[in-house]
Amino acid sequence: MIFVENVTKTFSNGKGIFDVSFTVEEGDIFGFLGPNGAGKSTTIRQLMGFMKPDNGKLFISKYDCWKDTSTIQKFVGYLPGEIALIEKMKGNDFLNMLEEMKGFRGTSRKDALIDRFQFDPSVQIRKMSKGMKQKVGIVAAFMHDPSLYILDEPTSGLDPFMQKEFLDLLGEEQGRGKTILMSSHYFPEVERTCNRASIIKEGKIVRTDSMRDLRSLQTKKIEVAFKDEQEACAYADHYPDQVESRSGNRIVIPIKGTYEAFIASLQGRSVTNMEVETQTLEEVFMDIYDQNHTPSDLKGDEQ
Ligand SMILES: Nc1ncnc2c1ncn2[C@@H]1O[C@H](COP(=O)(O)OP(=O)(O)OP(=O)(O)O)[C@@H](O)[C@H]1O
Repeated sequence: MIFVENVTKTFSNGKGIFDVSFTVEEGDIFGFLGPNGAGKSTTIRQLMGFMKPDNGKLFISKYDCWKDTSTIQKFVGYLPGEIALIEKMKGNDFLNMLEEMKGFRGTSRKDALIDRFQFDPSVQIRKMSKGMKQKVGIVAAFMHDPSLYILDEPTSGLDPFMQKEFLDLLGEEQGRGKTILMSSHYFPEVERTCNRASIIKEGKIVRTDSMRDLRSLQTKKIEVAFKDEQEACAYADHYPDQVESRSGNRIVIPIKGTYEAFIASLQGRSVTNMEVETQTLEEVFMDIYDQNHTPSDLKGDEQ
């Protein structure tokens, strides 16, 4: 449904995105994950036709994102990263104006969304908090029941309760066959919500995979307790490259992929207990980043 092919956009300061390619299939919730300044919004703005790529192509269905901008802007539910609302308008006047502009009337869905996100749309936008403005933006993106959503950091500014409500809504929309591209710099959100993701770093795609495949990159640390210390030492001496550490009768072995060799190595040994600790997906992503330079820009990155 979304095709981004070898797209480069270089700003005068040398920043931008470089040879970015990925595809979002119909029915995906696709995560576009990267730290601040990675190039998420630059890519999304080109998808919405606000910016022309220097090189490469962006298509949504059969529409060219640069040439068919007005068609795309009509049917896509778009939530910008920095919402520009008309400050002197009231929330509901602003939403009504968008309805007029887009040529639709969807009052019941709009009202249900306002109810769900619990805000007073009669307040002047100027007097709204950041979170309230974000809610107006969410209603604006969702009220016309589009088949495709492009959402730039959609949970930013929402409290944890509203973030959950929003992520639940995304799940429901996917259940209704909708396609969603959402950018985020917050790993657990993508892990919980998306079925595929691209990781972008310094303007370049580091990896695109299904969440299932990303999960298969998880290292499991298995702590094995042997009958006694002597048995643990014998094992550690026999498999020095596999054993990460030993303490008394316990050893720790990191495993990625299948367990066959590990299980075979325990044959004939007296094991009294085993515990498995699985890397979080966030740690998997950090490993991927590590393989593509030091993630200095990610350290201390919090939502
Ligand atoms: N109009 C512009 N002129 C010059 N540089 C720009 C412009 N827009 C973006 N950049 C730079 O391009 C890089 C990518 O920015 P972008 O806004 O796409 O990142 P992002 O991943 O969306 O980050 P964030 O999570 O902070 O929103 C950054 O280094 C940014 O400073």
